[in-house]
Amino acid sequence: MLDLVIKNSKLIGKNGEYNIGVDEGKIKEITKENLKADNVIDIKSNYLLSGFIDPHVHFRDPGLTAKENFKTGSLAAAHGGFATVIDMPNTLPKTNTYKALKEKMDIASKKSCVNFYLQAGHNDLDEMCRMMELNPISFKVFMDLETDESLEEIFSNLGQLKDNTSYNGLVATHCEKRSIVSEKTEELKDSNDPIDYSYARPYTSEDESVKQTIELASKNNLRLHICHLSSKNALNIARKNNISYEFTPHHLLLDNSAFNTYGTMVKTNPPLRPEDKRVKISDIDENSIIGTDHAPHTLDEKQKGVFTSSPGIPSLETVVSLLLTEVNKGNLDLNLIERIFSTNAAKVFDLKTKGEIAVGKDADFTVLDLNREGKFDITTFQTKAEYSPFDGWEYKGAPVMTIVAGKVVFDNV
Ligand SMILES: NC(=O)N[C@@H](CC(=O)O)C(=O)O
Ligand SMILES: [Zn+2]
Ligand SMILES: [Zn+2]
Repeated sequence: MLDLVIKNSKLIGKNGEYNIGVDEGKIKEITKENLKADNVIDIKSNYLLSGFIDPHVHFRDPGLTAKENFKTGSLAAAHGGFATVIDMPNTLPKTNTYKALKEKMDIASKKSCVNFYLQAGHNDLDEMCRMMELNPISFKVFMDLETDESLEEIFSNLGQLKDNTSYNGLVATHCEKRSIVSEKTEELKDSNDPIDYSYARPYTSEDESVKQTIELASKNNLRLHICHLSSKNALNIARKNNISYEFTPHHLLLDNSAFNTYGTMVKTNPPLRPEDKRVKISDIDENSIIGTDHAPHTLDEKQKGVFTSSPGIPSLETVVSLLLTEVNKGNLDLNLIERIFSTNAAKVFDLKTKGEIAVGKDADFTVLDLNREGKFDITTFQTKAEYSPFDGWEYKGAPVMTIVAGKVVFDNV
């Protein structure tokens, strides 16, 4: 007897309704026939998609848990329709030692209600070899924190790591060129106008950093993935070089004039771009990946000055409804949704058992109700964050159930 059957499911790109048989956390059957199981979930003709994956979250655990932790962050992920998250290494301590990586794995194993993978920070070659015993899903480089010299050494070490261990060579990068950011920030440091933050870290710094990271990755035979791509020019460079990348919802839906409405609440790195320089919903194609860069801070940290407020926007609980609203407006093809939220990230991050509803794959699912209307209310969110530029926005379309390895972690069908 099957553990579970999910019945009356619409599948993207297929006609009619399907019943999905699940056993021991794996998909066993996909059929229009009736199935018997110990548990039956009727999703009432809503859409069943392969469990969404967010490759870019900051759950702040350990060390920064006033902002978020793995329990609140993973509940926010489940509530937002995500079955899997990939967490970033800029916690305290940095996740760039065997000890720190092991500690975070133990914390997440205890607290996370969704699947999690961890990106590692770079370190000297010996320490990175030790970390490989714990199999981080990739290494992360914050280009905005490095000099040209330190970047040469980091990428060379990663290249040697790939030659000498099982490391697959995947490196995710935050692309802003430190020298341009320092120079422009110096010029604007006395400004009290939040929009100047977008000129202190101009789109040219992202364009130059993307070019530089492509050269460094190619020279060291590494596979590059670009985080929170926000500049239109940089997108064209990435596409020309066949480099995978992520879009955040804030860069896709807001331009830097949002600073005039939301002030430092929309301060984030890279910053929101001028309207004519930014990526847009219409730039999403079959290779795009949505990575929210869910980066919560406390209200107090967000309400300091233009250059002293903390950069980062929490987006796990708004991104799916924001993009489904674009589908309902006719600005985004429904057939891209499973690819940009699940399939493409599974491919880039080598999650071979995820990203598709097929026999043998993990029983991770996201259920979407394309007609569910509502208005975002931050006071109902699971994240610790108490701010979002999207608070109060109306939406049409929402995640209504999240299933992880055959277990329901969020149900609002
Ligand atoms: N994106 C941000 O503005 N902030 C991120 C760091 C990062 O992703 O660069 C954070 O961890 O707060
Ligand atoms: Zn970043
Ligand atoms: Zn980030």
